[in-house]
Amino acid sequence: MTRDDELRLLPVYRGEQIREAEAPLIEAGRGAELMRRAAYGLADCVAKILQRRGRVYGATVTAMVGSGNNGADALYALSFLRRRGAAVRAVLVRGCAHQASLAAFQRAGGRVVESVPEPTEVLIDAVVGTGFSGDYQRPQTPGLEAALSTATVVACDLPSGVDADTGQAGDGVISAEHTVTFGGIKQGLLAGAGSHLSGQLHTADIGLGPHLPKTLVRAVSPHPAADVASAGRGEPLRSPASTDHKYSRGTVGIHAGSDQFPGAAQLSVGAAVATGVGMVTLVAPETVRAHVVAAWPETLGVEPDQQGRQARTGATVLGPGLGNDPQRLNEAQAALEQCLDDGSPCVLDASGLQLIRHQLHQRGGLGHNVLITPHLGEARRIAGDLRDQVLGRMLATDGPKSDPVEAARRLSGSLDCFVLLKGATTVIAAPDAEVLLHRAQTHGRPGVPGLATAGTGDVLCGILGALAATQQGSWLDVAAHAVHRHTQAAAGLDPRAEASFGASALIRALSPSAVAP
Ligand SMILES: NC(=O)C1=CN([C@@H]2O[C@H](COP(=O)(O)OP(=O)(O)OC[C@H]3O[C@@H](n4cnc5c(N)ncnc54)[C@H](O)[C@@H]3O)[C@@H](O)[C@H]2O)[C@@H](O)CC1
Ligand SMILES: Nc1ncnc2c1ncn2[C@@H]1O[C@H](COP(=O)(O)OP(=O)(O)O)[C@@H](O)[C@H]1O
Repeated sequence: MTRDDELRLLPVYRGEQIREAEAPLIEAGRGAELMRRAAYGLADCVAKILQRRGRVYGATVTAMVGSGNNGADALYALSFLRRRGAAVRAVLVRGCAHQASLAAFQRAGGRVVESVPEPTEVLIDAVVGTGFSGDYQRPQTPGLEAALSTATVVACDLPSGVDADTGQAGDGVISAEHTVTFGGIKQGLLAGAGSHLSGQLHTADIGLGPHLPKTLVRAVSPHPAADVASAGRGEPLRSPASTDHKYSRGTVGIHAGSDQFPGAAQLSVGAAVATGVGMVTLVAPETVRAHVVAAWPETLGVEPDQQGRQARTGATVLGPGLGNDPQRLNEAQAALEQCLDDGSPCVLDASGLQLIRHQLHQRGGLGHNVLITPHLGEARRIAGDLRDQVLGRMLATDGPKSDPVEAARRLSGSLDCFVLLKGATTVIAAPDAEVLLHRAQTHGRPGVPGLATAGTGDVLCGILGALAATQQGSWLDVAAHAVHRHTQAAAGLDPRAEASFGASALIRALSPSAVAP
């Protein structure tokens, strides 16, 4: 991925939207065809896994099969695999199964078993798909736990027990290494717990395309060969022109750092410099500026009480490491007022999020030039300021109403600004209800755990500021590029996901030529 590359945007659906798209086809008597295509997609993925592990012929594939269509998909998939020589077994978790698929499975030579055989090379989880409701209990099948430590787990449509919309999941859900999802990516595979449990995602085209609704939720994918025909392209990043000078290229002003947290300023400024921008101005007290300018001499330092006399910067970042010093917060408040008046892009992060309360009081909201970047804990505090208990419940990590996608959207609507809700999946929400989901992943697998370290949010702020200063697009595009670049830098530093780096190393990874402090 070069820095000029576009991001692929893949449509993401709620379970109900997929079901509604299927309905006319089922009514037209094409249900079996849908199921056959789904089963073929699942079998194809399993066969490729078996080939990587050794060979398909003679390998044992066992499916945990429920009583609905999800189980039926797996039984048909096993029938395909049987024809390629695999030994296929099915555990009927509910004691019964979709009749036609069970008959096909048995005709093909598959065996119904009471325990998971040893060895099972691939275990297919097909107990329940989009028809899931209520609580999920992991089947107590003999041999299952042993198989989980050796077999590759492939979820059929979605890991059984994951809510297709919110990604909520109970303790019993089996974590998949791969999920083959049918018709379109379900939101629950990228949100909440579902994002960790779904593993590598594969989409099987079952012919729903023309029937799928236009969706406001899309996933940011770095893969040019995204296996979804309906993948769209994000706005590409603009490279500087040969005629640009530092002001036309874009300038960013960063209000960051305090005696308590000088490092946050260093990280944000370093990240902006490494991302590439015409000029970075740091507004901070002398003690902070001295450290930062020593590390990044290209930075212009400005004393906070002189900020009004400086030329306005194109974009402004307010918050990293400001702490609770009332004077610093007042200075940031003045800078925010100016951005709200002139409409220039502004990022509110960390302590800067405390400024929201005042603006709500003054103006009833922020504005579409503002992006707020809370993590879950900060978002809960904002929900408290808004006295919005429904939002508070959506932001609970594992409560029954937990729903990060809707939460970001609701917050964006309430504050009338863009929201970037940070986490392993970052949710970027626009006031018009559009949402982009960015799941942090390494080689297609969920997880860039090294980002869970202090200061990585400050680095993200610097990237956001630099991109906002140099790019023309809406916050949705700019934020998606920034989050992607942040995650790519981390995944590149830590390809084995061992979480063995600190936030300042991310700056080096953003731009190999940047001289890190
Ligand atoms: N509708 C269609 O034509 C298609 C559906 N497809 C598959 O069908 C699935 C949906 O099928 P269904 O609507 O039959 O539903 P599922 O097969 O997902 O689930 C329904 C079954 O799960 C049980 N169940 C529900 N909640 C449960 C819980 N909490 N614990 C344990 N069991 C529970 C129900 O009793 C019912 O037997 C999709 O996920 C997909 O795999 C695909 O075959 C493509 C075509
Ligand atoms: N487990 C994780 N996997 C992927 N990304 C993560 C994970 N934990 C945190 N992050 C990312 O790291 C950054 C942390 O930001 P933040 O919590 O504001 O850190 P700080 O305030 O210490 O700089 C965010 O971009 C977030 O999305």
